[in-house]
Amino acid sequence: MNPPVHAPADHPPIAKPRIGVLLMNLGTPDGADAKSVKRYLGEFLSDRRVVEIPAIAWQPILRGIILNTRPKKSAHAYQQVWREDGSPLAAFTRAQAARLKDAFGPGVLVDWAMRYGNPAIAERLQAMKDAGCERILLAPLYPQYCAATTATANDKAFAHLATMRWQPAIRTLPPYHDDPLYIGALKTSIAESLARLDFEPETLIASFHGMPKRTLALGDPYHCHCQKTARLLADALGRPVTIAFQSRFGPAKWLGPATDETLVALAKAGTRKVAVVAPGFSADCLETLEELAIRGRESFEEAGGTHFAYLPCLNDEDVSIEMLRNIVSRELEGWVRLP
Ligand SMILES: C=CC1=C(C)c2cc3[nH]c(cc4nc(cc5[nH]c(cc1n2)c(C)c5CCC(=O)O)C(CCC(=O)O)=C4C)c(C)c3C=C
Ligand SMILES: [Fe+2]
Ligand SMILES: [Fe+2]
Repeated sequence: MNPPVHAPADHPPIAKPRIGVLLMNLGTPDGADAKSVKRYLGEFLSDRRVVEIPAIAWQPILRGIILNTRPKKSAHAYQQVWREDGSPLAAFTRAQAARLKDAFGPGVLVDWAMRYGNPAIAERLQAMKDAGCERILLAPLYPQYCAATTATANDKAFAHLATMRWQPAIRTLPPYHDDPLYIGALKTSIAESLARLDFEPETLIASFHGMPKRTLALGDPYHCHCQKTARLLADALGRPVTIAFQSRFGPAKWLGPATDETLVALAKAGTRKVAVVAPGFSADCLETLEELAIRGRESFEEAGGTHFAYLPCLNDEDVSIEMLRNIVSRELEGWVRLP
């Protein structure tokens, strides 16, 4: 970091110009204890993009009821999937950034951040700017656009940019729900996972995170993006894919059919062998490893199913890193001559 030539003595130091790529995911608690989960849920569920109820009505319910009951239950769930290196979602996102570190040449910094919790978007964005990044690609790692995920991650970054005197130029990664690179990566990953099973599933379920149903009528394209991903995936795999939506939250009507109800209905109707994949999650997390792989299996087997397989997300597998490298490279076009 040097002051420019011919600069006055009090000229602030200027870093060598660079480009930044900030991978952003949802966020996760710092620990699997009720206190950490409470802090995380307090931030997450106070986001007006996530719970679209006026704060005056919602905050008393959140602070008075939900944050006094849910953290203990959720902490128990987190403890089932917690790893030595922490939360699975953070571990996989960190690994994705580490594996992409040298993918775009020496002038491009790759980092990661979380919308809720740590590492915070503002902190990592500031670190990128301090390191000289004058152009930054914000990359929310959600294949399907949703206001509650994609938009709020970008909002958080823009809120920090609003505090900067010298703002970097910004691009945002568009949703990639129908990108042949994404569908191809899913196809390869799922085909490999299926080939490793010792049974042939009668049904393959693609389980996406749910959303309140009213968001569809309000113009959120999330539902359509999920439907298109499932259709393209079925075409690519050459087999039917049953779509379902998981992780219902609160009393409102959510997008359906619900994954848990679908598993039970299938078993009751005579299906014995299923595989479940979660294409909307770019990394395994609580919602896949606990809700699908543990509780989903229990529901299916209790209802009479005999064989259940949860197929992992793309995570930091080679096929995933190659997909991310290609998708990000395309967005960096004109900013960088790629190696
Ligand atoms: C992949 C897309 C996601 C959408 C869309 C989404 C919407 C959404 N989620 C909640 C409430 C909760 N989600 C929770 C966990 C969670 N959600 C996603 C992703 C999406 N959420 C991920 C990746 C995770 C896992 C985080 C982790 O640490 O592993 C939770 C917390 C866990 C719990 O207590 O059950 C809640 C709560 C709402 C209300 C919503 C849309 C309106
Ligand atoms: Fe969620
Ligand atoms: Fe739709």
